[in-house]
Amino acid sequence: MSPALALQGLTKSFGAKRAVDGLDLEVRRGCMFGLVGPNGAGKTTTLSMATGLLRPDAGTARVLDHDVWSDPAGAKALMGVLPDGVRLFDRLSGGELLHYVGLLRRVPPADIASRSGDLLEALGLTADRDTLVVEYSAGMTKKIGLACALIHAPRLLVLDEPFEAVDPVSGEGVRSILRGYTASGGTVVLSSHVMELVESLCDELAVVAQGRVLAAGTVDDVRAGSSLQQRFLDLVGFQASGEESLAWLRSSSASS
Ligand SMILES: Nc1ncnc2c1ncn2[C@@H]1O[C@H](COP(=O)(O)OP(=O)(O)OP(=O)(O)O)[C@@H](O)[C@H]1O
Repeated sequence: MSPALALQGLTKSFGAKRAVDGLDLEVRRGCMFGLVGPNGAGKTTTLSMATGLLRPDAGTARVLDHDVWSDPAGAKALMGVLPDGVRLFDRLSGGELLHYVGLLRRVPPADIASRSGDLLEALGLTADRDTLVVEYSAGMTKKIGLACALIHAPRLLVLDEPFEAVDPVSGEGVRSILRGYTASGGTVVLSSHVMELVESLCDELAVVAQGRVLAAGTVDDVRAGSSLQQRFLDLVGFQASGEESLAWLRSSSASS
């Protein structure tokens, strides 16, 4: 059975900066997969190339055996995407936006109505369905973006930082939606900086730095007996700054 997502040799440079450097990754169907890495590691660039938002310089991305770049319509029909810094039609209300995205995704109108109700309820947005998206908080915007990614019942969900700005109660709602989704055969690829979240939610993960995969596998394989946080720091090479660093910031060294 073909994987839900297969990336091979993905490469992207911005000028002299190689953001993604021959990256290979395979995500099996039904998996909750975490992509972690330090700031600037290439996560967003990778996910953008994997979902047809950014053309790679080299390499391929396949979604359930559809090539994202030679068969974009076939691949995109199977995917729900929550991009980083998503720009939504924010002069629509949350309910209108979901309806609009549902129509774009060719969901029958009766299904759009029932699915919208379910999604708004599950994400705690029912009371705000008639509020314009421009008036939503950052967390509410993230949640309506997630609802838009789900409305057509995709087989693969690609989520860039889905928990960023989402409060703990809503976060639990999002986890429960994602767990139910993978339990029924859907596949989730999500990026996050929060190791505890990836450790508790994901089945497998990849640690990326400087556009390359440093480690990949099940959570247990990657953490190798340590905590994921510690393993991540070991892999990306964290070094505590010395005594003299930022000395001027310490109040004890201030003259008044
Ligand atoms: N449009 C762009 N133009 C120029 N450089 C870019 C562009 N997009 C990304 N980069 C560079 O590519 C590298 C990878 O960026 P990317 O946004 O993919 O990292 P990331 O892992 O998602 O980071 P973060 O965790 O901070 O969101 C960075 O060095 C970034 O400065």
